[in-house]
Amino acid sequence: MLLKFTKMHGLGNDFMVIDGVTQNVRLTPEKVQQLGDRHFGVGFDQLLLVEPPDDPDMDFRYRIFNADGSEVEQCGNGARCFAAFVLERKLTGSKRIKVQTKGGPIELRVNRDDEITVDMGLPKLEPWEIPFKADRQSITYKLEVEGRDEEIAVVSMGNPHAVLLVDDCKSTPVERLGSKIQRHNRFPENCNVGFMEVVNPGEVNLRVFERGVGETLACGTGACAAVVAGRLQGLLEPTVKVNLPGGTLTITWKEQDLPVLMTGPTTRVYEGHIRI
Ligand SMILES: N[C@H](CCC[C@H](N)C(=O)O)C(=O)O
Repeated sequence: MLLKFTKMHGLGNDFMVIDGVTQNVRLTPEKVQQLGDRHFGVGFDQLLLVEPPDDPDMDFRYRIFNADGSEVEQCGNGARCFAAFVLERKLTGSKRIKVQTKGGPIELRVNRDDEITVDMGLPKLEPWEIPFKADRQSITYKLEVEGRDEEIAVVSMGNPHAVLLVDDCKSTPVERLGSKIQRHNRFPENCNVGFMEVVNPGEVNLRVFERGVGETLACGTGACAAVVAGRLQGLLEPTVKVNLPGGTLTITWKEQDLPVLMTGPTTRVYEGHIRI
C-alpha cells in the first residue's frame, strides 16, 4: 500500500502524522520501528495516527507510537500538530476539537494567532495512577539511582513522568541519569524523565529524556508535568514559560482541580508517500 503522511514537529519534537480516517492503516510495533528509523525509514520521535472516534462525544481518536514501536497514552506536542493536521486537511472545520486518546480525552483550541492551546486534562498524582511503586502519595519521593538517593516528583498527564530539580540543565547528565530512571523498577511501565532548572517563578529551563525515544528537543506532557511538580513544591506561579532545547511552551495550571493548559507552535515540514 502507498501510504500518504505529513512530517511535522512541535519545537523539534518530530512526528510522522498519518490520516487513518481516509486511509486504512494497520500498524505493528515492527512496522512503526521501521518507519521511525532515521536512516532506513521516515524517521521520527513519534508516529501519530488519526482515526475516527469510537466515542460519539469525540471528534477524533488520536493514537501515539514512540519510535521504539510502543503505543503510549499521550503526547502534548503531537496534540498540537494533530490539530493543525486535521484542520489543514479539512477533516474538521471546528476551532475546538475533542479528541479521544489512550490516556483520556483532551480538547484542542485554535487561537487567533494560529497557536494551539491544548486542555491536557487533570494531572494524576496518586502513585497507582502514574504507575509508581510507593506506600503513599507525597510531593516528592526518594529514588535510589547509581547508589545515590535522587529526589523526584511523579506526575501522570496520561503518561508517566518523573521530574527532578537541577541547578543547571546544560551540565546535567540527562542521558546517563535519564536512561536509568526511565526504566527504574519502581516504574512498572517505565517513565519520561524531566530535568527542571527554575529560572524564576514564571520561567523554567527543561530537558526531557523520553520513554521509548531518549532525549528529545521538546516534550509537551513533560513540560506540563514539570510545571505541576514545581507548583506543588511552591516554586512556580500559575503560568510558566518552559524553555526546552527546541523552543518555548506556555503552561498554565491554576490550581489542583483544574486542567493543565499548554500553548505552543506547530510546524509542517513536508508531505510524503511511503510504500508499506
Ligand atoms: N515518550 C512519551 C510519549 C510522547 C510525549 C512527548 N513527545 C510529548 O510531547 O508529550 C511516552 O512514552 O509517554
